[in-house]
Amino acid sequence: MLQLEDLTRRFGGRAAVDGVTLAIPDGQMVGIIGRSGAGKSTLLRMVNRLTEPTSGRILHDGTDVTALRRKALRDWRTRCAMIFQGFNLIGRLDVLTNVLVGRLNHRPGFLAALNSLLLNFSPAERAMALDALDRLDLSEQALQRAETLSGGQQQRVAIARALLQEPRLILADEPIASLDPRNARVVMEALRDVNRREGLTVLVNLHHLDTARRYCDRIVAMAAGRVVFDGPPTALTAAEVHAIYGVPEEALEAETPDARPLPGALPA
Ligand SMILES: Nc1ncnc2c1ncn2[C@@H]1O[C@H](COP(=O)(O)OP(=O)(O)OP(=O)(O)O)[C@@H](O)[C@H]1O
Repeated sequence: MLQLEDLTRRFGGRAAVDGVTLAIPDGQMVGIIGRSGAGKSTLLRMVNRLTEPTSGRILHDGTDVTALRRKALRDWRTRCAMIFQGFNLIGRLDVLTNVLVGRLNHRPGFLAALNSLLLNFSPAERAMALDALDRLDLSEQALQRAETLSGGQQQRVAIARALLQEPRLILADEPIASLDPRNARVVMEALRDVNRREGLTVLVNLHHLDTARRYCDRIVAMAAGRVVFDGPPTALTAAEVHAIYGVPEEALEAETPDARPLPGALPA
């Protein structure tokens, strides 16, 4: 269970996140929505302490994450893998090596640096990486340079790399913002699959309301740093959407990932 207690982050005089309290059970897929500047990224980045809270607490299974230092903090960051909008792969390296980079978090700093220079991974680690690529339907691309893949494939490589960290949580900060609808859909399905099969908690920031509705168990909406809605997708009524975004849903950009079946996909 991940608990955020009265979590606040100020930048100068302004609160980017303002007194957020949430309890997230293991294995839940939570979509965080809201207008630009609502505080979604800041909230996510506080969970793995990329951004330090100004006040409040983060607890995971009773451990005070906000108090962790040095090795304990590095271990926590390994346990909550982050996925970014821009994939953050090393374009000139092949896909398999990019995935193996996820293992480096499991080593002490010096060994990680040395091993990354030598790209030195054990057969067991390579098998783990190939397995992750296979699960994300990327086996055929394993030896291709990462920069030659489509955006959707690159984001799936980033998910495979995250899995190599053996995380408990996945924090995905607008993972589909730079993808076309079809690739967005493939990536959201991959995240959902990881959530279901591994029982990993997934917190995902999304601009697209329909995507949050379709893939998430729970939707948390933020406005001006505060939680203004927290519930299942079915409870997100037109009136709620209007209150969150300040405009009716019809006025929001058309943004839904393509609902058509993928080529070769079996009918539902
Ligand atoms: N490092 C920073 N320094 C100063 N202000 C910041 C910093 N990071 C975020 N902010 C401010 O905090 C507020 C919340 O930003 P945040 O990026 O968390 O929102 P968001 O909901 O993720 O927005 P978007 O959907 O556009 O990414 C904004 O007003 C932003 O300008």
